[in-house]
Amino acid sequence: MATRTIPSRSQRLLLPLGLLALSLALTLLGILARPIESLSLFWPVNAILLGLLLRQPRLASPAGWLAIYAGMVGGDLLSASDWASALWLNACNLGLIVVARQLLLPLSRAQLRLRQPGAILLLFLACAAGAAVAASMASVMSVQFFDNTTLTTWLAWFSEQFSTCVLLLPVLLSVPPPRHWHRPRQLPRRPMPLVALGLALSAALLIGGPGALALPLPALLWCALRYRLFVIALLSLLTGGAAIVMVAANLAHFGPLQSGAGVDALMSARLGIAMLVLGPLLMACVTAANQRLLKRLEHRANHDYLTGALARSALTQQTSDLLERRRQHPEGTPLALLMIDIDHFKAINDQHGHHTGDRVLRRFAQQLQQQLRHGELFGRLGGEEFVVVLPGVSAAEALHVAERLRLLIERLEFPLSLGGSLRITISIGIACLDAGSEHPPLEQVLSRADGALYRAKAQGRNRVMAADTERA
Ligand SMILES: Nc1nc2c(ncn2[C@@H]2O[C@H](COP(=O)(O)OP(=O)(O)OP(=O)(O)O)[C@@H](O)[C@H]2O)c(=O)[nH]1
Repeated sequence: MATRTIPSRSQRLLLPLGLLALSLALTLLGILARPIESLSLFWPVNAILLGLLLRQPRLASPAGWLAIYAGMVGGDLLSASDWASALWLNACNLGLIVVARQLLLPLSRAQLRLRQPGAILLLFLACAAGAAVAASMASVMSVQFFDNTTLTTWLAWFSEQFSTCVLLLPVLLSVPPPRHWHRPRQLPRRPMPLVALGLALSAALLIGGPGALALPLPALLWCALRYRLFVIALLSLLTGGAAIVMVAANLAHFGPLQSGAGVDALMSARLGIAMLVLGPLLMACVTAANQRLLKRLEHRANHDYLTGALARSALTQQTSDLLERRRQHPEGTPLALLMIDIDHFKAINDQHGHHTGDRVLRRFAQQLQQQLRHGELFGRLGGEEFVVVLPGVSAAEALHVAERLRLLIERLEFPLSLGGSLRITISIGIACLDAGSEHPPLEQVLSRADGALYRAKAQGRNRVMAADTERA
């Protein structure tokens, strides 16, 4: 049964306090990015809090909402806003978060982590809807607070809120959990798309004009083919942010910003940038989905569906590869192959049914697999016959390992669905290749192990036989 963590008393107090501090700090950050007498260049508080509430739904308690609103209003008041505008304009900000969150809430966890391409489109729609609501609320009071026409206010709010959400949210939703942060990523190993992106941004700066906004697109698409979604989201944010700053600071000759037409240029650039990043994000998402699918297919093709052990073809291939590597090694390392067969397995099927037989096979394989080290192979040849390949293991060590496996299985209880349990035994035939010894083909190694297994069965089962020495 799924368990729900109930927050402790101190958590119930600390979480809203944390939200209050965060929304206050982010509001002040947005205010710092506000050119005099103008709408802020970036207003990240809405997108960041939206992302946080989507990733941590338990934060969206009544106290949490209140804390967010109080933090926003507090931040605005600290910047010398009056009470009326602070209360109303932050209600607009809250409107965006509420609407976009409501629209995204029905998505599954995988969709919210942007693991399905359709989720990117839904994210864009939710951001657009949230930004439209915030813009509509703000434009109602446009004359009082902005000294602008309703339409100008609406467009300014919508373009800023939509572009900021579209640039920031994918980063927040796709950021890997902290336990994965230590892993080295592909980025440094394949730097060319990143270099291309840097060059494209420089070219955009040099060439200038509205068309320059689209210059980074091919490089971003290339990045999307090579890097993970989170990296693409981050690169899109940086590219989009850089483009917005270029337009706002008129670094790329987009025209004067102070005039009405200038303001329109920034709005238009924001909308264009928001649409521009949709392609790379979608492509990264589709590429990741395809890679996951390929991995699943590969796993299905290479593993036995019932036991999860390597399928016969994959086992043969991987063991042949090990033998080939051994052949190329000047000193030649030892290698042991254990052929394992469950004793009287037919009787289990006959007495307890095929279903119980399947469960026994599954648990047996699970137990065996847990005993193996990295680089050792475990595969199912067919029926109740399995193979373990131990590279670098000598004949004496292989006998020891086989005996340990035999004892483990002999002592194991297999519970029956109708109560009670059963026990099984196994017979093992071993073929060993000593260090620097001959290099027989796989068929010959298998045949030696099979011969030893046959003798183990003939001598009463539940025993280990080695092909070369015939030891038991
Ligand atoms: N439940 C189940 N049974 C299987 C599966 N594959 C093969 N078997 C059964 O495994 C049994 C193997 O029987 P035998 O080859 O006679 O071997 P055994 O009864 O283990 O006897 P020994 O090997 O001589 O000890 C057959 O009854 C097969 O039907 C499977 O995937 N699931």
